[in-house]
Amino acid sequence: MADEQLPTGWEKRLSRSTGQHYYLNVYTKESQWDVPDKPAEPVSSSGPEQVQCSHLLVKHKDSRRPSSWREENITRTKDEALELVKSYREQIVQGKASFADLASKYSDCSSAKRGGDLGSFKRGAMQKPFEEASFALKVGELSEPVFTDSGVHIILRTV
Ligand SMILES: O=C(O)CN(Cc1ccccc1)C(=O)c1nc(-c2ccccc2)[nH]c1C(=O)O
Repeated sequence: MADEQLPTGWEKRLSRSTGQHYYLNVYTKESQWDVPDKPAEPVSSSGPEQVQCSHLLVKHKDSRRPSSWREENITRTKDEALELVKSYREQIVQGKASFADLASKYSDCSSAKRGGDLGSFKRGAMQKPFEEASFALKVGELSEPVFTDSGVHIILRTV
């Protein structure tokens, strides 16, 4: 297919490593070898490449490191940690407290000092349950409780 006939949103590129032509989606920067036969999708079908999230972590006695800036020796049970996380989530959902306020007071993660903000991260950076929950969230959405080796979390996707 001659260049001028490419569907909207595609560019023909030459692979330096193979000498073959490939096709670049100018919106998502995703590429493919096959000649495109329809306009490029403006959003990636595989979800965002990175997300920015805040979290509130409540550790328990079986956490991988049952210690934090809040409490040197954490003895609560996993069930007690879950009840706490659910109560914080309820306060946030009911608008009785902000995520950042509760995270800064009650999160057992060092990110508490930043209102729970973890910054942006790509897949592969976090423990798998945390990653899967984070990348499943829409911007502004608050997760249900998430369990990792670190403890019990609620996650807010911010970007
Ligand atoms: O799991 C461990 O062996 C120790 N960790 C890991 C860790 C320790 C310090 C800073 C960041 C991560 C934690 O327990 C931990 N995990 C997190 C965490 C987990 C998931 C997403 C983001 C942070 N924060 C902490 C923390 O103390 O501050």
